[in-house]
Amino acid sequence: MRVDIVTIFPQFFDVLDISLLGKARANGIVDLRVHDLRDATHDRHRTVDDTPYGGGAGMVMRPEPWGETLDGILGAGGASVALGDASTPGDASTDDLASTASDAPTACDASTPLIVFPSPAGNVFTQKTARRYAQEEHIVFGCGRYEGIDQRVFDWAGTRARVELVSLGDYVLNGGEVAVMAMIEAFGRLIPGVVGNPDSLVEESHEGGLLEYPSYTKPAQWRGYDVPDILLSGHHANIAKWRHEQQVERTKRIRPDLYEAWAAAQD
Ligand SMILES: N#Cc1c(-c2ccc3ccn(Cc4cccnc4)c3c2)n[nH]c1N
Repeated sequence: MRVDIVTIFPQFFDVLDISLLGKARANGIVDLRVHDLRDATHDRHRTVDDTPYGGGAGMVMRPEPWGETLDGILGAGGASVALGDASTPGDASTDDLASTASDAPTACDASTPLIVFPSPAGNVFTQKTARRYAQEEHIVFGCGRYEGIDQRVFDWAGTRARVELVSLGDYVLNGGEVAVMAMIEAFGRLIPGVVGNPDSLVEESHEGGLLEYPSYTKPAQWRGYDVPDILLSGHHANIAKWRHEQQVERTKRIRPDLYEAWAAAQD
């Protein structure tokens, strides 16, 4: 898998070299490339932003550096344009993915790169999104800053590749970098070969729609707290049953929304 990240803070992603992804990069499983948006500016101050048309507070990211940088990543000719419906079912909601694009056609051929722009106005990123991204051959992440990126970048990019606006959640960040870091960790660990023991991925929170069961390790007694006897019984079938019951109880108590969806899927 190839991953490109466009940002004005390229050093932000240096940490990816020490994480699991660092090993995946070294092993050639992931080809990660970070691009400084300012390298596509041509003025003395390397300007990437300007005042918003129509007035208002803050600054907007200029389209030219984005177009030049994305041209370099996608190739001058860019992906073949398979004009299609701009809306593609999201993972957490049914809003269309390029909802910010006016009516620009969207290259919807799965062989074209996927361009992901973190945005407060995006579809919420979920484990389902992470599983989908882990299957992609080439993802480009566009990290906005200031009050966001000129809308025409999304509109134009949608004619060259599949475009998704994705949000980490309903709170406001200062830019897309933290969101991209979280998304890369979430889907990166699902790529075969990145995590040592793939079995460890199966019973995690959100895999299968339930939260994970509580975990314990030695010592058996600690500050007056004992490990549940069932876990010391060696009876694997009973342990598995208890763990599933814990998952259901926890999900119902902590995330009734997830529990309702899970229960409906059991019928
Ligand atoms: N993913 C995600 C996000 C973001 C986010 C993502 C990209 C940018 C680029 C600029 N800002 C600041 C900004 C602030 C307010 C309005 N518009 C823009 C971003 C916030 N905020 N919250 C999330 N869950």
